[in-house]
Amino acid sequence: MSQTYILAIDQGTTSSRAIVFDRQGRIVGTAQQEIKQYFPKPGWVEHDANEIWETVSGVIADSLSQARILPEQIEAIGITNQRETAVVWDRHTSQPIHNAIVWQSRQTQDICEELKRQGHEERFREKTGLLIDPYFSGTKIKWLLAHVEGAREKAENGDVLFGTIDSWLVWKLTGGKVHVTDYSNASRTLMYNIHELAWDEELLGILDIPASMLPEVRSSSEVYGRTDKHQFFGIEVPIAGIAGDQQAALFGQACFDKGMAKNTYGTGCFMLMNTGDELVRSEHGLLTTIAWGIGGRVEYALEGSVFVAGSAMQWLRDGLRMLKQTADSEMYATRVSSSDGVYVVPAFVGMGTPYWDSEMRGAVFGLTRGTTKEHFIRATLESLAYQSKDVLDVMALDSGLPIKGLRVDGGAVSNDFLMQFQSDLLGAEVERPVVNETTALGAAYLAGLAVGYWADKQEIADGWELERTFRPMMPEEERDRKYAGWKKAVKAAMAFKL
Ligand SMILES: Nc1ncnc2c1ncn2[C@@H]1O[C@H](COP(=O)(O)OP(=O)(O)O)[C@@H](O)[C@H]1O
Ligand SMILES: O=P(O)(O)OC[C@H](O)CO
Repeated sequence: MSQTYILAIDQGTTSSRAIVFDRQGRIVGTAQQEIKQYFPKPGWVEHDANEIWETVSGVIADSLSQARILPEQIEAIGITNQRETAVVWDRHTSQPIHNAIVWQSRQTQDICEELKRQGHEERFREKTGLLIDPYFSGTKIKWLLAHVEGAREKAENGDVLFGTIDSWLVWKLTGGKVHVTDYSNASRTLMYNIHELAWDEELLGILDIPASMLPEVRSSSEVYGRTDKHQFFGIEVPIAGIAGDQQAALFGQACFDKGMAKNTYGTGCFMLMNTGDELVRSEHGLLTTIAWGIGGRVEYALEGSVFVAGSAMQWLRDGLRMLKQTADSEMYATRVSSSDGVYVVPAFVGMGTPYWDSEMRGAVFGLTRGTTKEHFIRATLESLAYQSKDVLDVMALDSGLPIKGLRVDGGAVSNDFLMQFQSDLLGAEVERPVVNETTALGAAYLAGLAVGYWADKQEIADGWELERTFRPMMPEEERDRKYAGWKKAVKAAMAFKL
């Protein structure tokens, strides 16, 4: 029999990707298409769900032809997705009733303020592990039902369905037969009780969302259905894995033991720590979320978010025109031996964990007549590591678990200077894997486990391949002095409000 593969679909905020993996977890084919961003009003972000489906369809075909394999050689499909983004569609026509409302969108700010005024914050936090914030899906659905003509009535009659992007893609791939999501995605909706593992009637009541719209919540690794012949090259392939992208990356990094953590350095940074069976409540602004559910067992994670990370490099490139390409940041940073006391606080949209201050803005401290472009770039790069240390420190505090080193992925981890500085700052090892596409790999693993392509998590953990370990080299005293400077800079930036 010819060799078989697993296809991972990674539907992200800026693009749709499909990647074909072999049994060694190596990439044999890949394709990517950008998706259009709609900004109907300041702070609003929307996507066209039909375009999302078309790009996904397109990259599936392209990835197979790039891999030079036949659709019959795909044993199973795994899906991973930008989380929280909400789609509502007509169950009879499969047409979305409106653009998808993206996780970044602030259009439900007023709804959130009202819910807080009514004193619901603690109830939501206790049951869902989340904060009342426009980030999560629940208030986005409420907004759609209120603003799209006829939507509320259709919802009451059971004619429309809600889904995060994973649900929407499964619905399309199965030709409108299967309406499901997995634990990890459900745990980002603000409607799912992460203790009882059920949609929460009380919260649905508060949000006024009919339960009939909601997908069935299934495990992250099982066969949910098969592709419809008309949607997938005339054949029926099992769709066998689903996870939100940050949880999928945790899985792809084989962070299977309590205390293991990964940090993804993309546009922002998302750090997740596996807390096993334990549902840890944060006292320092972390979210409690479901990592995955497999074989009847759900595992939890603590999550911290940094809003501006790699995008600070894009700012140096596009805004300040200090760089031709973001990768040049490393060359400039290593031309000087330190940032010479300069601190850049890239709070362009406020700051997330652990500060949660949406009104603060960016700031630069410590400039002298001797400050050069090299110092400035180095200080901006260092801000990614400082922010990540802020998150990791509160994770250690909240979880009570010792940090067993940090596994890293995402676009900016190719920057060796940044990785070394991160390790210096944490006083811990930073591990970079061979395969950087850990999100897609995680989805592939989840699907592959369900169909027996991989035997178990142990096989996956054994297959995790280290590319390079960065070990702390900076004297402790120097590290503490630098980090104390960062804390002062953040404090001063917070104090400055016009
Ligand atoms: N060598 C580098 N040094 C620093 N930042 C980098 C480097 N290469 C890419 N980046 C940053 O990484 C980000 C892209 O990473 P990626 O994981 O593709 O992000 P996303 O999935 O959020 O789109 C960009 O913001 C870019 O500025
Ligand atoms: O699409 P990404 O990679 O920016 O990830 C988005 C996150 O899932 C949002 O919570």
